[in-house]
Parts: sequence; structure tokens; C-alpha cells
Amino acid sequence: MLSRIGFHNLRPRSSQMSFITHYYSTSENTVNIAEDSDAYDRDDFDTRHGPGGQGQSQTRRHQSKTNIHRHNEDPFREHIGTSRQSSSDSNSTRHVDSEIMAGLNLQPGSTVNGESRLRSRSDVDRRSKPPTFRYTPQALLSNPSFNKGTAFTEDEREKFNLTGVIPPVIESLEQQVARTQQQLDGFPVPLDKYIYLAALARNNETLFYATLLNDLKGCLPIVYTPTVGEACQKYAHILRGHQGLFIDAKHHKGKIDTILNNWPVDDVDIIVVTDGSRILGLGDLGVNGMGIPIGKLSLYVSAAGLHPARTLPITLDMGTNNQDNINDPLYIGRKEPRVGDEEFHATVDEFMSAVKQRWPDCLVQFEDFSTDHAFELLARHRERQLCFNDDIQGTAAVVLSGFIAATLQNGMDFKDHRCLFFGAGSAGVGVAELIVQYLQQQGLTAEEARQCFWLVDSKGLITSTRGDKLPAHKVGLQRHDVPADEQKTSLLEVVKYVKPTCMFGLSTQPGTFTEEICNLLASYSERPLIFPLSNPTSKAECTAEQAYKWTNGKCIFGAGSPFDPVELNGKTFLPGQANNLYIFPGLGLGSLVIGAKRVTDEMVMAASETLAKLVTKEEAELGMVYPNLDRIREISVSIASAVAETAVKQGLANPLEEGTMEDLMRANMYYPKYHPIQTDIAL
Ligand SMILES: NC(=O)c1ccc[n+]([C@@H]2O[C@H](COP(=O)([O-])OP(=O)(O)OC[C@H]3O[C@@H](n4cnc5c(N)ncnc54)[C@H](O)[C@@H]3O)[C@@H](O)[C@H]2O)c1
Repeated sequence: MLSRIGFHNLRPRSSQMSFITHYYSTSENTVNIAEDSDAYDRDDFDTRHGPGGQGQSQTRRHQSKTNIHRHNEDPFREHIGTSRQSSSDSNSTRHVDSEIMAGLNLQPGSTVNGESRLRSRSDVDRRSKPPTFRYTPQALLSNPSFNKGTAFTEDEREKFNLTGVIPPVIESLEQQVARTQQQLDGFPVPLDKYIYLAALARNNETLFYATLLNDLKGCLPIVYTPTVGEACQKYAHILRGHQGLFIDAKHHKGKIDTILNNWPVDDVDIIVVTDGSRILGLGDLGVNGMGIPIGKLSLYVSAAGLHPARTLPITLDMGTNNQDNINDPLYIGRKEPRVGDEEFHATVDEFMSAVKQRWPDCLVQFEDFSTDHAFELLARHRERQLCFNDDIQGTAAVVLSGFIAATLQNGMDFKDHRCLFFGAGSAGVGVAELIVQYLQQQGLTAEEARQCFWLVDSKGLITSTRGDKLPAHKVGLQRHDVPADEQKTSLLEVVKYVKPTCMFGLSTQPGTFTEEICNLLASYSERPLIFPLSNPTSKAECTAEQAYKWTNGKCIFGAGSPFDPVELNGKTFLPGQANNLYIFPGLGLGSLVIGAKRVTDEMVMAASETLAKLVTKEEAELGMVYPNLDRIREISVSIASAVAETAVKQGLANPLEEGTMEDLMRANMYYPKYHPIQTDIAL
């Protein structure tokens, strides 16, 4: 019987990644190996499963520790070996993967009776057996973790039979980037750029990230918002290859651990998971939302240097309530209504336990879950394992940072703020709750801090007296001081009633911060804070130009979307963008590298405070409340360090024994560059 020796932890992460050795053995071999079972680490090397791969190899469970260089290591590189015909032996002496050798307790080159033991096995009845499988140059070239394209060295071309298979020129990564940049620039349509970059990521990961870092500002709107939104809407139609894992709430129930075991990497550091129920502002896109975890993880890699091969995008298929998906013959998910709450939570519970079991130190980032689930999900899991929700906490952190930077700029005392939130969804409430906590850190009591907040939803000012049953996430910030017969329903009414010093728009309602409202804000305080945060740009509550103009240049402005500089009264203003990208990469890096047990609000606030302090004097003079994104890698180092220091202070991670936090973070960051493809076997 043919048995496939599975190198489960060796397979790279795409189905195209077939070059890592699959060595086929006979049943005789299987018996021999099994007899010899003590000689190998079954976790790494499992031969006891039949054809078809049933019963995945048990995974090696790493209790990883804070470790310099751990997170930027390529989880595959150390395992790379080769299996090829030796040019020096016409009798097909097989030189084998070092892991196979280790598994069989052999040393490279070890022999039995002067012959390779493996060779002697494969030579028995050789012709009645399937041919040995060896990876081909094409398979190596189609492995995005190892493919170097025209950058393979002369030696590697020789060693891996690549000579002639790729063009003769040997290029540097920089030369390759010049080509990809030129090709990228040649696509006039953003979605085509997205498709091109996605294909590049599946073809050559190093070149993909080098291209992104070559022009991060230019690539961001492609790999993430706004283009990723369109990509998700059309995901089933633009699908060329696949990345990440899909977990089906119905069909994978009770075996999510098996699905996770199908993932070939043992050292996954970070998972971004969605159920596609609220993709950006686009609603329920079902499993087409997979573009979001993929895009988000590419930002973790670009901005904070998490290793791409240690990231894992996951989409939970809970069904879809989007009729367009159901009607679409090409839809790639389950065409059934979304599961109910009980099944939803049971699925996420099972998923989270399976993650913890397989990758105990892995950080899970919840992404684009609908608001009705997002808060509960976070509350349910945040004390159990390392996780956070970027829509709630990442947004909150970046807005808090803008609030701190703006308050430092306008010289107000934090306790004197009157904060009006227009929009009380997951983003609005998440931001408000974090600012409440920050004000407490600044010395206010919980009650005093809550008194600084007024929240408005589609029914008006949120009060305990307006007569409706509030969802749990709004209860903590309802006002108790508005009589039942004095409810305020329009935003203008609320503004006149509250006289806010700062206004946050998270309502998805464009044009709602009117000229009259902005005029009023400018009359209530010297330098009002105006943050129209709804995305995309078309949803912003007002534009930067309107805010500056209608307050006669007095306001301190921050938006959810990018706005061009504004010229007013001979002065140039650079509108800040409250981009979550400032926060989540550093928050993730810091939590992972220090080995934090949880992501706490204190860690999130440390990220905000650090970011606010990174705004230079020159930037503040231009009206900026966020530092220049060009410095994102260093920003991530500072944030990660502050997050890690806080985790240590809270007793959630071990202190450093030597060196600085910054150095530790930098040492753990991945940079796209080519490494020699190593093999410890003489070829
Ligand atoms: N960093 C950022 O800039 C950032 C991050 C996250 C979300 N956002 C943006 O914030 C917005 C809200 O996101 P969310 O996840 O909280 O959405 P959500 O759907 O959960 O919440 C929207 C809120 O707006 C309220 N609302 C809707 N129509 C209204 C109306 N006519 N008048 C008053 N209130 C109204 C709703 O009642 C709800 O409270 C989105 O546009 C999103 O793009 C920005």
C-alpha cells in the first residue's frame, strides 16, 4: 500500500506550495518506520496515516517564549531540504531531506552496507512502485515563500535545477521592484492593481512586500480601503487562487481543530478572523469578506514586520443574509441564512479553543463582525486568550490618540471636555468607552468621566428616559439627566444643548456636520476638535475644507479618510487621518513579542498615548494630530515597546533580562529580503 509521509509542519501555506518534499514510501517502509518510531519525533514526522491524508499529523505544540529573533524567522526556512537525483550517482542514489534523515535517525550521507538506507528501501521492487516524487523547479518557483524569480543565485539555479527555467539575468530585489512598480503603475483601474498585487503575493511574497514598502502610501489604498472593499464585493468573481482558511459553521462543527491542523505552519503568530457580516461599511458580504483578513495581515507585515508566513487569514462561514450572494452562481460560500446567535457563539467558542490548542501564543484579531456580535465576542474571549477587536479597540485607540494630541495642542484640561458622539455603533461606543477610561487615568472618577459624554444614535440623544430598550453596549453611556419630555432628536438640537468642545462623527451619515453646527462649535471653544470619522470619504460627516472654512481655521481636524491639504487665509492645513494602521500593527507586535497573556485596555491606551507623543512640533503646527505615515515602521516600534512595557507592568509578561524593548521589537521585525535557500545536505 502506498503511504504518504506527511511533513505537515513543513508544507508552506498555499496549495501551490508543493515543492516541500512529499516522499512516497511503500507499506514496507511504513512498517519499518513505525517500528523505528522512537527514532523520530512523531510531531514533526508522521507516517501512520493512510492515503488521502486522513488523520493529519499531530502538530507540534510550541510553548513559545519571548525570544529575540523568533517572530521574524521564517517558519519554513529551517526545514527546507532537498530531494533530488544526485548528478554523481547514475544509480539514483537519493539525497534526502534533512528532516527525513532526522526522522529516520540518519545523518546526511549515512549509509547501510555502503548504500543509502533510503535508497536500499526504494530500490526493492522498484519498478512495481510509483516513481519517487521530487520537487521540480516549477514547484519551487510557484512557492511564494521561497520563490525569488530572477533573483535566484547562480548556485541556487544549479542546485535546484533552475538553470534555463528562468531568464538568464540575475537581478537584485531592487531591480525586481522597479519592474513590479512599473507594471503596477500601468494599471489605470485600482481593482486591477489589487488583482495584480494579490497574484504577486501568491507568486513571490518577498517581492510583494518589497513592492508594498517601496510605496506604502500608494499601495495602501489598493491592498486595503477603499479598493479592498470593491475587491470583497467582487471576490467570487476575481478569485484566481486562494489564501487562508475557510471554516464552515455547519459542516465543520466539532472538527474545527482538524481544519486548523490542515494549515501547514506550526508557528502561526497572528490570525485575523472575520465572519464577513459587516465588511467595512458594505454590510454582509459573507465569505467574500476574506479580502479583509488577507489585506489586514499584509498591513501587519508591512507596518510592523510580522513575518508573512506566520500570519493566517481566516473566514468563518456562518451563512449570508445578502441576497446578492445567494443569487450569485459564482458565490464561494454557503448559500444559507446566517446561523442564529447560539450557533454563532458555539462556532466561535470552538474556533477559539482550537486556536489555543494548536497555537497557544497566537494573537487573534476579530475583524468586521457585525456590531450585535462584536462587543459580546470581545467580552467573551478577551479574558481567556490573547485577542482584540480592531474595529472596537484599534479605532478607539487611534481616535483617543488624536484626542490626546489635539488636547495637548489646544491646551485644554482633559476634564473640561464636552464630547459629543454622533453615531453609537461599535466604533462610536468603543471610542467613547476608551476615552472614559483615559480620563479616569487622568484622575477623574468613573462618574465624572462619563459626565463628559453625550452619544447620539439614529433616534437622537441616548438617554435613560427616552423610552426605548437600549442594546447593552449603549447602556453605560446613556445620559440620566434629560427629562422624559425634553428628549433631543436632531443633531443641531443636541449641539445647542451640549455645547461640545469636540465632536466625533461615526454615523455613516455624510454632510451632517453642517456649516451651522461648525459655526456653533467655533463659538463654544477656542479650538474645537472636529473628527468626522465615517468612511469612506463619501460618508464623512464633513470635509476637511468645510471644517476649516466654517470654523475660520480654528478647528483641530481629524478624519477617518484621507483629505488633501487645505489652504485658508494664507495658511496650509494638513488634515490628519485617524487610520487604525497607526495602532494595530504595533499593538500586535508588542503583545506577541513580549508574550503577553492578554490585550488589556491599559495596553491599548499606552499605544494611543505613545502615538500622540510622536507628533512633532512641526507636524502640530501644520494642524496634524497624527505623525507622518512614512515613519510607520518606527511608529510601530515605539507603540509595540510601550504596549510590551505595559504588559510587563501589569504582570502579563516577563520583564526583559537585557537590552531595550525597542531593540527587542526591531530584532523581531521581518524585512522583505531574499535569504539563501539552505540545505545542510551536500548535493
Ligand atoms: N479609524 C476610523 O476612522 C474608523 C474606524 C472604524 C469605523 N469607522 C467608521 O465609523 C462609521 C461607523 O462604524 P460602526 O462600525 O460603528 O458602524 P455601526 O453601523 O455599528 O454604527 C453606526 C451608528 O450610526 C448611527 N446612525 C446611523 N444613522 C444615523 C442617523 N441618521 N443619525 C444618527 N445616527 C445614525 C447608528 O444608530 C449607529 O449607532 C463607519 O463609517 C466606519 O467606516 C472609522
